[in-house]
Amino acid sequence: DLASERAALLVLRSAVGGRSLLWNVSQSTPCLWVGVKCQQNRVVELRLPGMGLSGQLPAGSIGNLTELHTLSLRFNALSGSVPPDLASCVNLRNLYLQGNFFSGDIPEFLFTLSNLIRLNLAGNNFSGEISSDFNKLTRLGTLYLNDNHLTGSIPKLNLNLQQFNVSNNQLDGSIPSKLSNFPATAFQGNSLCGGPLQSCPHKSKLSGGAIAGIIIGSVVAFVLILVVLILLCRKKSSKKTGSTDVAPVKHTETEMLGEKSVGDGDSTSMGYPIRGAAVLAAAATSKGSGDKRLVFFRNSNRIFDLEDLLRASAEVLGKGTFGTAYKASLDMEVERVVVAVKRLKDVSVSEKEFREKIEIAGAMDHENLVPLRAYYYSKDEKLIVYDYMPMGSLSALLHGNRGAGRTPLNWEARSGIALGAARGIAYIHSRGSASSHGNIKSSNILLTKSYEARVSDFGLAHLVGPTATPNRVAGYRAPEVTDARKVSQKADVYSFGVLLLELLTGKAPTHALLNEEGVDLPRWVQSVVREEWTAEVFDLELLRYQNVEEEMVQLLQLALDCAAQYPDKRPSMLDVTSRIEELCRSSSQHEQEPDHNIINDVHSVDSGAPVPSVVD
Ligand SMILES: Nc1ncnc2c1ncn2[C@@H]1O[C@H](COP(=O)(O)OP(=O)(O)OP(=O)(O)O)[C@@H](O)[C@H]1O
Repeated sequence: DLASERAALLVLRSAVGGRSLLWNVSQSTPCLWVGVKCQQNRVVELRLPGMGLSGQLPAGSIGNLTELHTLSLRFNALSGSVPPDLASCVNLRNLYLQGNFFSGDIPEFLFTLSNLIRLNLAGNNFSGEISSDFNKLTRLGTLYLNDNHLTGSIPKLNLNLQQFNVSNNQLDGSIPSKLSNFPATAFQGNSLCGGPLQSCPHKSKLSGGAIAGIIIGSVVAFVLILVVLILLCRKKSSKKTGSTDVAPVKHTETEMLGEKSVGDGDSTSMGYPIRGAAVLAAAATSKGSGDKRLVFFRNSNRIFDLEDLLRASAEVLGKGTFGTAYKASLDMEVERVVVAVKRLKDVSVSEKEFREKIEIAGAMDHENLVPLRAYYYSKDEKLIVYDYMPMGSLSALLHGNRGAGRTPLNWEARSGIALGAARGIAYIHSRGSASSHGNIKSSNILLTKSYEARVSDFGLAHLVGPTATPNRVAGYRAPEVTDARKVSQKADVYSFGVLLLELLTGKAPTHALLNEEGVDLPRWVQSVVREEWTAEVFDLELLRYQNVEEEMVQLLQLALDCAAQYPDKRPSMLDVTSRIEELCRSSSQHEQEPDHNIINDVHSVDSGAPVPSVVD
């Protein structure tokens, strides 16, 4: 009953929180104490994050709170082992113990808590192996074991995990296939292989005879394939005159775009296949198009031309939905010019339509858009030249280098990026009711040296065929969009809402959360907010900023409004921009005091009132 639960809480307080838990013990009910939540006169939640609790959890305290469904003791200085009488809390659904000094094996009794949905043991001193008994927790969706001293291999887990992280332990062996959809960051800092990391070395158990058989078989097959290829090539070259076909671009780290190879797709230079040169050389010699020069937009000066691009050294930046992007460095007479060149694939519109549409995109001019400089069109090649953005994309900033050495992205930077991106998209929408971006996502929000956001890739969705829609845009795509070309302003608003959620939670919508049941970021946030205190969804880096809690919740609300299922329910980008402007104004009025001692800060966010209204 409540009286014995009150007594149990007092045992806890005197053991680990004598000075920091300022509970009014003259009150007969514990339900009014900070961090304690009751339902039907029983304690169901105990949340004491960052309360400066230290020492060992005593037996006979939390174990007596048998109706408990959420226990959060994160970011304290608790040590020793987790007391086994916690096994009595059979209703426990959420257990957050991260950021303490708990040690020993991962406690066995945890595997009897069959209602657990979220378990976070990260940032402790747990050692020993990860037990396959985790499979007994059939409801588990979140499992964080990162930043401990765990050893051995990762067992096969047949769970429907939406969040998983074991980075920075001492694990080895291969990543089980069921977990291989999680990003590399979930595993780094171990000696693991397979899945998103480099593949594991093969161990051969074949006999010498079998190996010899395989080698002979392979050689015969290789010779046969070679003969067929030679025959095919002969046939093809006899049909073609002045071929303009281009070999697909391979991801060499550095490629020469040009030099002596113009018009010679097969030559090599510096030991690399000159694939960039092949691309552009083919472009330069191809028939069927009028102008063979780069077409520059508006007031962009013609400071370089196609030949200069051919000569430039180039680096592959990445492969996207619409093609491959390169960084090209051109040594011009006056200065060194660095540009990003996108080689488009799957262009589905006619030359006339392409030129019309790219001119519309090129005419857009706003401080929050990546300037489009020039384009090149031929039958076989379509290139677009942008300003190169040295700080890379928001996606890389948020999800790259999550380990040591990472610069945390504070609230000021995140809200500023949100505002810049919103302004850029609002500008695109202001160009007419049919004007939309069509591919809003964090890798298309690029950053200047001062972390100002610039939207990239606008207008490209209208040029390509429906095939150019890999799954990775799915996390951002509005539910009503079935054909990637039929984009709309309201669909952009949805994608922008997902982008805001990504900024606030630090989670990539395209990876960990998407499981077979299609749990996407908006739905995940809604479910957490509905059940939990809102603070649980925010990126830990943001929780350092206690004095902007109000604004963070407002931005979360706005993000969920944007990601509404029905387009009519979503605000316009103009509304979105003014709401972000408003909350940036109010947060800049608070003095930003990023206290690097998380322990002192987190609790004031987490111990605020629950905010279920966020999803209403
Ligand atoms: N102008 C640029 N300056 C610097 N980096 C860029 C520039 N344009 C693109 N990139 C980076 O190059 C990589 C590939 O970009 P690309 O736009 O081709 O693909 P994507 O953004 O991953 O997907 P999508 O094609 O759907 O937009 C991304 O990491 C992107 O951030």
